[in-house]
Amino acid sequence: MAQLTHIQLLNLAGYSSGSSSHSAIYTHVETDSRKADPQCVFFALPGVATNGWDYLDSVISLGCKVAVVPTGLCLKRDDIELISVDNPTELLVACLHSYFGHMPKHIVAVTGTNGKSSICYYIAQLAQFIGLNSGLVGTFGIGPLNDLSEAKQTTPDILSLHLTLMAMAGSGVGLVAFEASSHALDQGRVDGVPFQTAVFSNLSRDHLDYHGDMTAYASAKRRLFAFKSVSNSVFCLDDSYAHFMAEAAEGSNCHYYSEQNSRADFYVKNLILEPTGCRFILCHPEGEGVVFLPLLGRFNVQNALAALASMWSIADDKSALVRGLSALRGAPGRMDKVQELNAPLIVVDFAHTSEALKVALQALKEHCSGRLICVFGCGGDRDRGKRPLMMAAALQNADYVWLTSDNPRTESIEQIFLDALAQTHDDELFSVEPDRRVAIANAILSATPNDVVLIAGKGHESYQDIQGIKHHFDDKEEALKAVKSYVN
Ligand SMILES: CC(=O)N[C@H]1[C@@H](OP(=O)(O)OP(=O)(O)OC[C@H]2O[C@@H](n3ccc(=O)[nH]c3=O)[C@H](O)[C@@H]2O)O[C@H](CO)[C@@H](O)[C@@H]1O[C@H](C)C(=O)N[C@@H](C)C(=O)N[C@H](CCC(=O)O)C(=O)O
Repeated sequence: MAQLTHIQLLNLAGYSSGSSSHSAIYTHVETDSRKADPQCVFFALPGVATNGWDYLDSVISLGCKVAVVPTGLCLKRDDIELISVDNPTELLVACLHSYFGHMPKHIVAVTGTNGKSSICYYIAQLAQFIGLNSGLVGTFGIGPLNDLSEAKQTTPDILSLHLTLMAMAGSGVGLVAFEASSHALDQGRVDGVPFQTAVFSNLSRDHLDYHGDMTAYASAKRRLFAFKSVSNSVFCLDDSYAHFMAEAAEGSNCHYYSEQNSRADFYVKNLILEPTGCRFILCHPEGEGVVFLPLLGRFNVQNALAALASMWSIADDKSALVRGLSALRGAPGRMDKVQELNAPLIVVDFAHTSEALKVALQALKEHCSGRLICVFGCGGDRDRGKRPLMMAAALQNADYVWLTSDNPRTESIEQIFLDALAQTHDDELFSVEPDRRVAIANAILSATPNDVVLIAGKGHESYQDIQGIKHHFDDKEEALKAVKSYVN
Protein backbone atom coordinates (compact mmCIF):
# COMPACT_ATOMS: atom_id res chain seq x y z
CA MET A 1 0.00 0.00 0.00
CA ALA A 2 1.25 3.48 -0.87
CA GLN A 3 2.47 5.54 2.06
CA LEU A 4 4.46 8.63 2.92
CA THR A 5 6.62 9.06 5.99
CA HIS A 6 6.85 12.32 7.86
CA ILE A 7 10.54 12.55 7.00
CA GLN A 8 9.80 12.10 3.29
CA LEU A 9 7.17 14.84 3.50
CA LEU A 10 9.63 17.20 5.16
CA ASN A 11 12.28 16.40 2.57
CA LEU A 12 9.94 17.14 -0.32
CA ALA A 13 8.94 20.37 1.44
CA GLY A 14 12.58 21.40 1.52
CA TYR A 15 13.11 21.00 5.28
CA SER A 16 16.00 18.94 6.58
CA SER A 17 14.89 15.65 8.11
CA GLY A 18 16.60 16.58 11.36
CA SER A 19 14.07 19.31 12.03
CA SER A 20 11.59 16.75 13.28
CA SER A 21 11.83 13.50 15.18
CA HIS A 22 8.34 12.60 14.09
CA SER A 23 8.09 8.99 12.90
CA ALA A 24 4.55 9.18 11.57
CA ILE A 25 3.49 7.40 8.40
CA TYR A 26 0.62 8.72 6.27
CA THR A 27 -1.51 6.54 4.04
CA HIS A 28 -3.04 9.33 1.97
CA VAL A 29 -3.24 13.04 1.26
CA GLU A 30 -6.38 15.15 1.52
CA THR A 31 -7.50 18.62 0.42
CA ASP A 32 -11.06 18.52 1.76
CA SER A 33 -11.31 19.01 5.53
CA ARG A 34 -14.48 16.92 5.63
CA LYS A 35 -12.53 13.84 4.56
CA ALA A 36 -9.54 14.35 6.88
CA ASP A 37 -8.51 11.62 9.34
CA PRO A 38 -5.48 10.76 11.55
CA GLN A 39 -3.72 8.94 8.68
CA CYS A 40 -3.71 11.80 6.20
CA VAL A 41 -1.65 14.87 5.40
CA PHE A 42 -4.06 17.78 4.92
CA PHE A 43 -3.09 20.23 2.17
CA ALA A 44 -4.69 23.64 2.72
CA LEU A 45 -5.12 24.97 -0.83
CA PRO A 46 -6.31 28.38 -1.94
CA GLY A 47 -9.83 28.47 -3.41
CA VAL A 48 -12.19 30.95 -5.07
CA ALA A 49 -14.94 31.33 -2.45
CA THR A 50 -12.96 29.98 0.55
CA ASN A 51 -9.51 28.58 1.31
CA GLY A 52 -8.46 25.23 2.72
CA TRP A 53 -6.81 26.87 5.77
CA ASP A 54 -10.21 28.23 6.84
CA TYR A 55 -11.06 24.66 7.84
CA LEU A 56 -8.11 23.79 10.08
CA ASP A 57 -10.34 23.45 13.16
CA SER A 58 -12.43 20.82 11.50
CA VAL A 59 -9.29 19.00 10.26
CA ILE A 60 -7.95 18.95 13.82
CA SER A 61 -11.26 17.73 15.23
CA LEU A 62 -11.08 14.75 12.86
CA GLY A 63 -7.72 13.74 14.30
CA CYS A 64 -5.43 14.92 11.52
CA LYS A 65 -1.91 15.61 12.84
CA VAL A 66 -0.22 17.50 10.01
CA ALA A 67 -1.23 20.18 7.54
CA VAL A 68 0.64 21.87 4.70
CA VAL A 69 -0.17 25.59 4.51
CA PRO A 70 1.09 28.53 2.44
CA THR A 71 3.87 30.59 4.00
CA GLY A 72 3.06 34.06 5.22
CA LEU A 73 -0.19 33.23 7.03
CA CYS A 74 -0.58 33.57 10.80
CA LEU A 75 -2.03 30.16 11.54
CA LYS A 76 -0.53 29.14 14.87
CA ARG A 77 -2.06 25.92 16.28
CA ASP A 78 -0.79 23.72 19.11
CA ASP A 79 -2.76 20.64 18.21
CA ILE A 80 -1.46 20.12 14.66
CA GLU A 81 1.94 20.40 12.99
CA LEU A 82 1.84 23.04 10.26
CA ILE A 83 4.36 22.77 7.45
CA SER A 84 4.65 26.10 5.62
CA VAL A 85 5.69 26.11 1.98
CA ASP A 86 5.46 28.73 -0.79
CA ASN A 87 3.23 26.55 -2.93
CA PRO A 88 1.21 23.78 -1.21
CA THR A 89 -0.22 22.66 -4.57
CA GLU A 90 3.29 21.97 -5.88
CA LEU A 91 4.12 19.93 -2.76
CA LEU A 92 0.84 18.02 -3.03
CA VAL A 93 1.66 17.06 -6.61
CA ALA A 94 5.24 16.11 -5.66
CA CYS A 95 3.94 13.82 -2.87
CA LEU A 96 1.41 12.20 -5.19
CA HIS A 97 3.90 11.60 -7.97
CA SER A 98 6.67 10.38 -5.67
CA TYR A 99 4.74 8.10 -3.33
CA PHE A 100 1.17 7.39 -4.45
CA GLY A 101 1.26 6.16 -8.03
CA HIS A 102 2.24 6.89 -11.58
CA MET A 103 0.64 8.76 -14.43
CA PRO A 104 -0.57 7.33 -17.76
CA LYS A 105 2.13 7.38 -20.45
CA HIS A 106 0.27 9.85 -22.67
CA ILE A 107 -2.08 12.60 -21.54
CA VAL A 108 -3.56 14.71 -24.31
CA ALA A 109 -5.30 17.87 -23.12
CA VAL A 110 -7.90 19.70 -25.19
CA THR A 111 -9.07 23.22 -24.53
CA GLY A 112 -11.38 25.60 -26.42
CA THR A 113 -14.94 26.90 -26.18
CA ASN A 114 -16.60 24.32 -28.43
CA GLY A 115 -15.69 20.81 -29.46
CA LYS A 116 -13.56 19.81 -26.42
CA SER A 117 -15.73 16.86 -25.43
CA SER A 118 -16.10 15.47 -28.93
CA ILE A 119 -12.41 15.87 -29.75
CA CYS A 120 -11.50 14.00 -26.56
CA TYR A 121 -13.97 11.27 -27.39
CA TYR A 122 -12.41 10.88 -30.85
CA ILE A 123 -8.85 10.94 -29.46
CA ALA A 124 -9.72 8.15 -27.04
CA GLN A 125 -11.22 6.10 -29.88
CA LEU A 126 -8.25 6.69 -32.21
CA ALA A 127 -5.93 5.57 -29.41
CA GLN A 128 -7.86 2.29 -29.07
CA PHE A 129 -7.62 1.91 -32.81
CA ILE A 130 -3.81 1.93 -32.71
CA GLY A 131 -3.76 -0.47 -29.79
CA LEU A 132 -3.52 1.91 -26.84
CA ASN A 133 -5.87 1.34 -23.94
CA SER A 134 -7.46 4.76 -23.46
CA GLY A 135 -9.44 6.76 -20.95
CA LEU A 136 -11.32 10.04 -20.70
CA VAL A 137 -11.53 12.95 -18.30
CA GLY A 138 -14.33 15.25 -19.40
CA THR A 139 -18.03 15.88 -19.69
CA PHE A 140 -18.75 12.52 -21.36
CA GLY A 141 -17.37 10.79 -18.28
CA ILE A 142 -14.28 9.89 -16.35
CA GLY A 143 -12.34 6.64 -16.48
CA PRO A 144 -11.38 3.98 -19.00
CA LEU A 145 -13.30 4.48 -22.26
CA ASN A 146 -15.25 1.24 -21.84
CA ASP A 147 -16.12 1.92 -18.19
CA LEU A 148 -16.89 5.63 -17.82
CA SER A 149 -18.25 7.10 -14.60
CA GLU A 150 -20.44 10.17 -14.62
CA ALA A 151 -18.51 13.46 -14.50
CA LYS A 152 -19.65 16.14 -12.03
CA GLN A 153 -17.41 18.76 -13.59
CA THR A 154 -15.60 19.11 -16.89
CA THR A 155 -12.28 19.15 -15.02
CA PRO A 156 -12.34 17.79 -11.45
CA ASP A 157 -10.41 19.26 -8.49
CA ILE A 158 -6.66 18.72 -8.40
CA LEU A 159 -6.62 15.80 -5.96
CA SER A 160 -9.49 13.78 -7.49
CA LEU A 161 -7.93 14.42 -10.85
CA HIS A 162 -4.52 13.04 -9.92
CA LEU A 163 -6.01 10.05 -8.12
CA THR A 164 -8.22 9.30 -11.13
CA LEU A 165 -5.29 9.51 -13.54
CA MET A 166 -3.19 7.27 -11.30
CA ALA A 167 -6.00 4.75 -10.98
CA MET A 168 -6.32 4.68 -14.77
CA ALA A 169 -2.57 4.21 -15.20
CA GLY A 170 -2.69 1.44 -12.59
CA SER A 171 -5.41 -0.37 -14.53
CA GLY A 172 -3.40 -0.27 -17.76
CA VAL A 173 -4.71 2.88 -19.45
CA GLY A 174 -1.90 4.17 -21.65
CA LEU A 175 -3.50 7.33 -23.02
CA VAL A 176 -5.96 9.75 -21.47
CA ALA A 177 -7.85 12.35 -23.48
CA PHE A 178 -8.41 15.22 -21.11
CA GLU A 179 -10.77 18.22 -21.27
CA ALA A 180 -9.11 21.23 -19.69
CA SER A 181 -11.70 23.88 -18.84
CA SER A 182 -10.68 27.53 -18.57
CA HIS A 183 -11.85 27.55 -14.93
CA ALA A 184 -9.60 24.62 -14.12
CA LEU A 185 -6.63 26.20 -15.90
CA ASP A 186 -7.20 29.49 -14.13
CA GLN A 187 -7.56 27.88 -10.69
CA GLY A 188 -4.54 25.60 -11.07
CA ARG A 189 -6.71 22.49 -10.86
CA VAL A 190 -4.55 20.84 -13.54
CA ASP A 191 -1.19 21.96 -12.16
CA GLY A 192 1.36 19.19 -12.17
CA VAL A 193 -0.48 17.02 -14.69
CA PRO A 194 2.21 15.93 -17.17
CA PHE A 195 0.37 16.71 -20.41
CA GLN A 196 2.55 15.85 -23.42
CA THR A 197 0.12 17.11 -26.03
CA ALA A 198 -2.11 20.19 -25.88
CA VAL A 199 -4.88 21.01 -28.36
CA PHE A 200 -6.73 24.28 -28.98
CA SER A 201 -10.05 24.08 -30.86
CA ASN A 202 -11.58 27.57 -30.90
CA LEU A 203 -12.55 30.49 -28.72
CA SER A 204 -15.80 32.45 -28.61
CA ARG A 205 -17.66 34.41 -25.97
CA ASP A 206 -18.40 32.26 -22.91
CA HIS A 207 -17.87 32.23 -19.13
CA LEU A 208 -17.31 36.01 -18.98
CA ASP A 209 -19.18 35.99 -15.65
CA TYR A 210 -16.09 34.26 -14.30
CA HIS A 211 -13.21 35.57 -16.46
CA GLY A 212 -14.44 39.15 -16.91
CA ASP A 213 -13.31 39.71 -20.50
CA MET A 214 -12.14 37.81 -23.54
CA THR A 215 -8.46 38.54 -22.90
CA ALA A 216 -8.63 36.96 -19.45
CA TYR A 217 -10.63 34.02 -20.85
CA ALA A 218 -8.12 33.47 -23.68
CA SER A 219 -5.17 33.85 -21.30
CA ALA A 220 -6.59 31.16 -19.02
CA LYS A 221 -6.76 28.76 -21.98
CA ARG A 222 -3.29 29.77 -23.10
CA ARG A 223 -1.80 28.58 -19.79
CA LEU A 224 -2.14 25.03 -21.09
CA PHE A 225 0.41 25.60 -23.85
CA ALA A 226 2.97 26.94 -21.41
CA PHE A 227 3.11 23.69 -19.41
CA LYS A 228 6.75 22.53 -19.39
CA SER A 229 5.70 18.94 -20.05
CA VAL A 230 3.94 19.82 -23.33
CA SER A 231 6.10 18.79 -26.28
CA ASN A 232 3.38 18.73 -28.97
CA SER A 233 0.84 21.48 -29.52
CA VAL A 234 -2.05 21.45 -31.95
CA PHE A 235 -4.02 24.50 -33.07
CA CYS A 236 -7.01 25.14 -35.29
CA LEU A 237 -5.72 27.51 -37.96
CA ASP A 238 -9.30 28.60 -38.73
CA ASP A 239 -9.63 30.31 -35.36
CA SER A 240 -8.36 33.84 -34.89
CA TYR A 241 -6.95 32.99 -31.43
CA ALA A 242 -4.69 30.20 -32.75
CA HIS A 243 -1.59 32.42 -32.94
CA PHE A 244 -2.25 33.93 -29.51
CA MET A 245 -2.30 30.40 -28.09
CA ALA A 246 0.74 29.32 -30.11
CA GLU A 247 2.83 32.17 -28.67
CA ALA A 248 2.84 30.26 -25.38
CA ALA A 249 3.97 27.01 -26.99
CA GLU A 250 7.61 28.00 -27.41
CA GLY A 251 9.85 24.98 -27.72
CA SER A 252 6.99 22.63 -28.43
CA ASN A 253 6.43 20.91 -31.75
CA CYS A 254 3.42 22.77 -33.26
CA HIS A 255 0.91 21.33 -35.73
CA TYR A 256 -2.03 23.15 -37.29
CA TYR A 257 -5.29 21.79 -38.65
CA SER A 258 -7.92 23.48 -40.76
CA GLU A 259 -11.06 22.58 -42.62
CA GLN A 260 -9.63 23.90 -45.89
CA ASN A 261 -6.55 26.05 -45.41
CA SER A 262 -3.70 24.31 -47.26
CA ARG A 263 -1.12 26.08 -45.08
CA ALA A 264 -2.19 23.78 -42.24
CA ASP A 265 -0.46 20.43 -41.63
CA PHE A 266 -3.84 18.66 -41.64
CA TYR A 267 -6.68 19.88 -43.87
CA VAL A 268 -9.32 18.53 -46.20
CA LYS A 269 -10.17 18.97 -49.89
CA ASN A 270 -13.34 18.18 -51.84
CA LEU A 271 -15.56 17.88 -48.78
CA ILE A 272 -18.93 16.28 -49.56
CA LEU A 273 -21.59 16.08 -46.87
CA GLU A 274 -23.48 12.84 -47.48
CA PRO A 275 -26.63 11.61 -45.69
CA THR A 276 -24.63 9.49 -43.24
CA GLY A 277 -21.33 11.31 -42.94
CA CYS A 278 -18.60 13.40 -44.55
CA ARG A 279 -16.40 12.34 -47.46
CA PHE A 280 -13.20 14.22 -48.28
CA ILE A 281 -9.60 14.04 -49.32
CA LEU A 282 -7.49 14.22 -46.19
CA CYS A 283 -4.15 15.99 -46.53
CA HIS A 284 -1.60 15.22 -43.82
CA PRO A 285 2.18 15.53 -43.43
CA GLU A 286 2.78 12.17 -45.13
CA GLY A 287 0.44 12.49 -48.11
CA GLU A 288 -3.25 12.43 -48.84
CA GLY A 289 -6.15 10.01 -49.33
CA VAL A 290 -9.93 9.72 -49.44
CA VAL A 291 -11.66 9.37 -46.07
CA PHE A 292 -15.28 8.73 -45.17
CA LEU A 293 -15.99 10.09 -41.70
CA PRO A 294 -19.22 8.52 -40.39
CA LEU A 295 -20.13 11.63 -38.39
CA LEU A 296 -22.62 14.38 -39.16
CA GLY A 297 -21.87 18.10 -39.22
CA ARG A 298 -19.09 20.03 -40.90
CA PHE A 299 -17.77 20.93 -37.43
CA ASN A 300 -17.07 17.25 -36.83
CA VAL A 301 -14.58 17.30 -39.70
CA GLN A 302 -12.61 19.86 -37.74
CA ASN A 303 -13.02 17.89 -34.52
CA ALA A 304 -11.77 14.73 -36.19
CA LEU A 305 -8.79 16.61 -37.67
CA ALA A 306 -7.94 17.91 -34.20
CA ALA A 307 -8.01 14.36 -32.84
CA LEU A 308 -5.89 13.06 -35.72
CA ALA A 309 -3.32 15.85 -35.40
CA SER A 310 -2.99 15.31 -31.66
CA MET A 311 -2.35 11.59 -32.13
CA TRP A 312 0.08 12.01 -35.05
CA SER A 313 3.30 12.09 -33.07
CA ILE A 314 2.09 9.37 -30.69
CA ALA A 315 1.16 6.82 -33.36
CA ASP A 316 3.86 4.77 -35.08
CA ASP A 317 1.41 3.47 -37.66
CA LYS A 318 0.02 6.65 -39.26
CA SER A 319 -2.06 4.77 -41.82
CA ALA A 320 -3.86 2.87 -39.03
CA LEU A 321 -4.60 6.21 -37.43
CA VAL A 322 -6.07 7.58 -40.66
CA ARG A 323 -8.14 4.41 -41.11
CA GLY A 324 -9.43 4.95 -37.59
CA LEU A 325 -11.25 8.09 -38.75
CA SER A 326 -13.67 5.93 -40.73
CA ALA A 327 -14.52 3.95 -37.62
CA LEU A 328 -15.21 6.89 -35.29
CA ARG A 329 -18.45 6.80 -33.34
CA GLY A 330 -20.28 9.99 -32.45
CA ALA A 331 -20.83 10.73 -28.80
CA PRO A 332 -24.12 9.48 -27.33
CA GLY A 333 -26.83 12.10 -27.75
CA ARG A 334 -24.75 14.41 -29.95
CA MET A 335 -25.66 14.33 -33.61
CA ASP A 336 -26.50 10.72 -32.86
CA LYS A 337 -27.74 8.82 -35.92
CA VAL A 338 -30.67 6.40 -35.64
CA GLN A 339 -29.80 4.28 -38.61
CA GLU A 340 -32.16 2.12 -40.64
CA LEU A 341 -32.15 1.37 -44.35
CA ASN A 342 -34.86 2.93 -46.55
CA ALA A 343 -35.92 5.30 -43.82
CA PRO A 344 -35.23 8.99 -43.35
CA LEU A 345 -32.09 9.94 -41.49
CA ILE A 346 -33.07 10.53 -37.86
CA VAL A 347 -30.71 12.37 -35.56
CA VAL A 348 -30.91 12.79 -31.78
CA ASP A 349 -29.08 15.81 -30.40
CA PHE A 350 -29.02 17.52 -27.01
CA ALA A 351 -29.40 21.06 -28.50
CA HIS A 352 -31.59 22.88 -26.00
CA THR A 353 -30.93 26.55 -26.70
CA SER A 354 -31.90 28.61 -29.73
CA GLU A 355 -28.24 28.90 -30.81
CA ALA A 356 -27.62 25.17 -30.44
CA LEU A 357 -30.80 24.37 -32.37
CA LYS A 358 -29.70 26.71 -35.15
CA VAL A 359 -26.21 25.16 -35.32
CA ALA A 360 -27.57 21.59 -35.34
CA LEU A 361 -30.17 22.35 -38.01
CA GLN A 362 -27.75 24.27 -40.21
CA ALA A 363 -25.25 21.40 -39.95
CA LEU A 364 -27.91 18.84 -40.89
CA LYS A 365 -29.21 20.96 -43.78
CA GLU A 366 -25.94 20.25 -45.56
CA HIS A 367 -26.55 16.49 -45.30
CA CYS A 368 -30.17 16.69 -46.42
CA SER A 369 -31.48 16.45 -49.96
CA GLY A 370 -35.16 16.51 -48.89
CA ARG A 371 -36.95 18.35 -46.09
CA LEU A 372 -35.45 19.01 -42.70
CA ILE A 373 -37.95 18.27 -39.90
CA CYS A 374 -37.36 19.33 -36.30
CA VAL A 375 -38.98 17.91 -33.16
CA PHE A 376 -38.27 19.86 -29.99
CA GLY A 377 -39.73 21.20 -26.75
CA CYS A 378 -38.79 23.74 -24.09
CA GLY A 379 -37.99 22.74 -20.52
CA GLY A 380 -40.31 23.80 -17.71
CA ASP A 381 -39.25 25.77 -14.60
CA ARG A 382 -36.38 27.31 -16.57
CA ASP A 383 -35.74 30.55 -18.49
CA ARG A 384 -39.08 31.41 -20.15
CA GLY A 385 -37.42 34.02 -22.37
CA LYS A 386 -35.65 31.42 -24.45
CA ARG A 387 -38.85 29.64 -25.53
CA PRO A 388 -39.93 31.96 -28.41
CA LEU A 389 -36.27 32.19 -29.48
CA MET A 390 -36.04 28.40 -29.74
CA MET A 391 -39.27 28.28 -31.76
CA ALA A 392 -37.97 31.01 -34.07
CA ALA A 393 -34.63 29.19 -34.54
CA ALA A 394 -36.48 25.97 -35.38
CA LEU A 395 -38.86 27.65 -37.84
CA GLN A 396 -36.07 29.61 -39.53
CA ASN A 397 -33.78 26.63 -40.01
CA ALA A 398 -36.10 23.64 -40.52
CA ASP A 399 -38.72 23.02 -43.20
CA TYR A 400 -41.25 21.70 -40.70
CA VAL A 401 -41.41 21.84 -36.90
CA TRP A 402 -43.10 19.61 -34.32
CA LEU A 403 -43.35 21.53 -31.06
CA THR A 404 -43.70 19.07 -28.21
CA SER A 405 -42.79 18.60 -24.55
CA ASP A 406 -39.24 18.41 -23.20
CA ASN A 407 -39.03 18.10 -19.40
CA PRO A 408 -42.09 20.13 -18.35
CA ARG A 409 -41.11 19.62 -14.70
CA THR A 410 -43.76 21.32 -12.55
CA GLU A 411 -45.01 23.71 -15.25
CA SER A 412 -48.09 23.16 -17.37
CA ILE A 413 -47.32 22.23 -20.96
CA GLU A 414 -50.00 24.71 -22.10
CA GLN A 415 -48.06 27.59 -20.54
CA ILE A 416 -44.81 26.42 -22.11
CA PHE A 417 -46.50 26.24 -25.53
CA LEU A 418 -48.02 29.72 -25.07
CA ASP A 419 -44.55 31.13 -24.40
CA ALA A 420 -42.93 29.26 -27.29
CA LEU A 421 -45.66 30.32 -29.74
CA ALA A 422 -45.81 33.97 -28.63
CA GLN A 423 -44.17 35.30 -31.79
CA THR A 424 -45.24 32.62 -34.24
CA HIS A 425 -47.38 33.41 -37.32
CA ASP A 426 -50.26 31.24 -38.53
CA ASP A 427 -48.74 30.68 -41.96
CA GLU A 428 -45.62 29.02 -40.57
CA LEU A 429 -45.17 25.28 -40.97
CA PHE A 430 -45.52 23.57 -37.64
CA SER A 431 -47.68 21.27 -35.50
CA VAL A 432 -48.10 21.20 -31.76
CA GLU A 433 -48.23 17.79 -30.05
CA PRO A 434 -47.88 17.63 -26.24
CA ASP A 435 -46.99 13.91 -26.20
CA ARG A 436 -43.30 13.66 -27.18
CA ARG A 437 -43.72 9.98 -28.12
CA VAL A 438 -46.52 10.85 -30.57
CA ALA A 439 -44.64 13.88 -31.94
CA ILE A 440 -41.57 11.76 -32.69
CA ALA A 441 -43.66 9.05 -34.36
CA ASN A 442 -45.64 11.55 -36.43
CA ALA A 443 -42.53 13.42 -37.54
CA ILE A 444 -40.86 10.20 -38.68
CA LEU A 445 -43.93 8.70 -40.35
CA SER A 446 -44.55 11.92 -42.27
CA ALA A 447 -40.98 12.03 -43.60
CA THR A 448 -39.78 10.67 -46.94
CA PRO A 449 -36.51 8.68 -47.16
CA ASN A 450 -34.71 11.81 -48.39
CA ASP A 451 -35.79 13.86 -45.41
CA VAL A 452 -33.86 14.35 -42.18
CA VAL A 453 -35.59 14.40 -38.77
CA LEU A 454 -33.82 16.11 -35.89
CA ILE A 455 -35.10 15.19 -32.41
CA ALA A 456 -33.60 17.87 -30.25
CA GLY A 457 -33.24 18.77 -26.59
CA LYS A 458 -32.70 15.62 -24.57
CA GLY A 459 -29.77 13.87 -26.22
CA HIS A 460 -29.00 10.67 -24.36
CA GLU A 461 -31.15 11.57 -21.32
CA SER A 462 -33.21 8.53 -20.38
CA TYR A 463 -36.17 10.17 -18.67
CA GLN A 464 -38.85 12.81 -18.98
CA ASP A 465 -39.53 14.88 -15.87
CA ILE A 466 -43.29 15.52 -15.56
CA GLN A 467 -44.59 17.04 -12.33
CA GLY A 468 -41.41 16.04 -10.51
CA ILE A 469 -41.64 12.38 -11.55
CA LYS A 470 -38.98 11.03 -13.87
CA HIS A 471 -40.62 8.69 -16.39
CA HIS A 472 -38.39 6.52 -18.55
CA PHE A 473 -38.07 8.18 -21.94
CA ASP A 474 -35.37 7.77 -24.54
CA ASP A 475 -35.57 9.72 -27.82
CA LYS A 476 -33.53 7.12 -29.66
CA GLU A 477 -35.70 4.25 -28.44
CA GLU A 478 -38.86 6.09 -29.51
CA ALA A 479 -37.33 6.94 -32.88
CA LEU A 480 -36.39 3.30 -33.47
CA LYS A 481 -39.95 2.17 -32.67
CA ALA A 482 -41.32 4.64 -35.19
CA VAL A 483 -38.74 3.64 -37.80
CA LYS A 484 -39.81 0.00 -37.45
CA SER A 485 -43.38 0.96 -38.40
CA TYR A 486 -41.96 3.11 -41.18
CA VAL A 487 -39.97 0.27 -42.70
CA ASN A 488 -42.78 -2.31 -42.29
C1 LIG B 1 -16.24 29.09 -9.03
C2 LIG B 1 -15.45 27.83 -9.16
O1 LIG B 1 -15.05 27.48 -10.23
N1 LIG B 1 -15.25 27.13 -8.03
C3 LIG B 1 -14.39 25.95 -8.01
C4 LIG B 1 -13.42 26.09 -6.86
O2 LIG B 1 -14.21 26.22 -5.73
P1 LIG B 1 -13.66 27.02 -4.51
O3 LIG B 1 -12.30 27.52 -4.76
O4 LIG B 1 -14.72 27.94 -4.12
O5 LIG B 1 -13.50 25.86 -3.57
P2 LIG B 1 -13.97 25.81 -2.17
O6 LIG B 1 -15.08 24.82 -2.23
O7 LIG B 1 -14.19 27.11 -1.53
O8 LIG B 1 -12.68 25.19 -1.53
C5 LIG B 1 -11.41 25.80 -1.42
C6 LIG B 1 -10.53 24.82 -0.73
O9 LIG B 1 -11.08 24.56 0.56
C7 LIG B 1 -11.31 23.20 0.74
N2 LIG B 1 -12.51 23.02 1.57
C8 LIG B 1 -13.70 23.53 1.19
C9 LIG B 1 -14.84 23.35 1.95
C10 LIG B 1 -14.74 22.60 3.16
O10 LIG B 1 -15.70 22.38 3.92
N3 LIG B 1 -13.52 22.11 3.48
C11 LIG B 1 -12.41 22.29 2.73
O11 LIG B 1 -11.35 21.80 3.06
C12 LIG B 1 -11.49 22.64 -0.64
O12 LIG B 1 -11.21 21.27 -0.71
C13 LIG B 1 -10.50 23.48 -1.44
O13 LIG B 1 -9.22 22.91 -1.36
O14 LIG B 1 -12.59 24.96 -6.75
C14 LIG B 1 -13.30 23.73 -6.58
C15 LIG B 1 -12.25 22.61 -6.48
O15 LIG B 1 -11.41 22.62 -7.58
C16 LIG B 1 -14.23 23.51 -7.76
O16 LIG B 1 -14.95 22.31 -7.60
C17 LIG B 1 -15.20 24.69 -7.86
O17 LIG B 1 -15.98 24.52 -9.00
C18 LIG B 1 -17.36 24.81 -8.87
C19 LIG B 1 -18.09 23.75 -8.08
C20 LIG B 1 -17.91 24.89 -10.30
O18 LIG B 1 -18.83 24.25 -10.68
N4 LIG B 1 -17.27 25.66 -11.12
C21 LIG B 1 -17.65 25.80 -12.52
C22 LIG B 1 -17.75 27.26 -12.87
C23 LIG B 1 -16.56 25.13 -13.37
O19 LIG B 1 -15.46 24.91 -12.92
N5 LIG B 1 -16.89 24.79 -14.60
C24 LIG B 1 -15.94 24.19 -15.52
C25 LIG B 1 -16.62 23.90 -16.86
C26 LIG B 1 -16.78 25.11 -17.68
C27 LIG B 1 -17.26 24.73 -19.06
O20 LIG B 1 -18.49 24.62 -19.23
O21 LIG B 1 -16.41 24.58 -19.95
C28 LIG B 1 -15.48 22.81 -15.06
O22 LIG B 1 -14.30 22.50 -15.19
O23 LIG B 1 -16.35 22.01 -14.63
